[in-house]
Amino acid sequence: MNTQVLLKVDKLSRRFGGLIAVNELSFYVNKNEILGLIGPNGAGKSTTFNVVSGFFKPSSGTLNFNGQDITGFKSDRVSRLGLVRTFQHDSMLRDMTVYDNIVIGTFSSIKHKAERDARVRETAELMGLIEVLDNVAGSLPHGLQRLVSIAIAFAARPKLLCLDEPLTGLNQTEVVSVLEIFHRMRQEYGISILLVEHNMKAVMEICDRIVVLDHGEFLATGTPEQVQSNPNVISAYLGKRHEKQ
Ligand SMILES: Nc1ncnc2c1ncn2[C@@H]1O[C@H](COP(=O)(O)OP(=O)(O)OP(=O)(O)O)[C@@H](O)[C@H]1O
Repeated sequence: MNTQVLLKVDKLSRRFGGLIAVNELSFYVNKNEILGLIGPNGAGKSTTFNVVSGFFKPSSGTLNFNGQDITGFKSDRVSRLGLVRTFQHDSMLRDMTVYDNIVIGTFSSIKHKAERDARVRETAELMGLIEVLDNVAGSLPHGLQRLVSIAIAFAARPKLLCLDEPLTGLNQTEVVSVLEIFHRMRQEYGISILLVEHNMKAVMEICDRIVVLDHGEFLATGTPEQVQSNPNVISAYLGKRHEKQ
């Protein structure tokens, strides 16, 4: 396999009873790449995320991560290998401090307290959370709460960070600063990002490549420019393709 490929998804399918949520989907994420996974509502993005991160078993198909077959591995095993995800809804513990939330992300990889402390502070520094480390997470404004959820995942220093709609509810200024953080994660820590996001302007701005899903199936892939001008993608988003059927 090409050594530049970090995650390879091959003919992945996931059924729920009679419904095929993801059908024979193949795509890859390169090392140090930011890949967007987009598609209209119900296209199968979250299901793909859940299967890739080990929360759902695939019905068929294979997953290879960093040269290892991880098909059917559970989420804790997948995350220990360096594939860590966030959730659409904030996944932090609201009654605990920001510090105590971020340190959770270090448990699987760091044993010593001093090293954990250094990791939490470095993570908070990058994410602009250093001033609020002692605050109760649930008391923070929405934008900072989103950052805490991402910080927990990033504190594990994953090889691949899978972000499920991280920009939901953020204002334009917050979006700009979060995108800057994603850039720094990639540049300074060499991590790859798999991004599911409905904010198309942000996706087009930050992604190197994009994979488009529609009705559980692969529709298109390419650079943001290629995808934006692809007639099939335009039709899927505008619904024209389905009106004709
Ligand atoms: N646990 C489940 N049980 C049954 N059907 C499900 C389940 N999860 C998802 N589905 C169905 O699978 C299809 C794909 O859903 P999915 O949530 O993956 O799409 P999505 O692209 O993430 O949508 P959205 O952008 O609205 O979050 C939908 O028809 C959905 O109803």
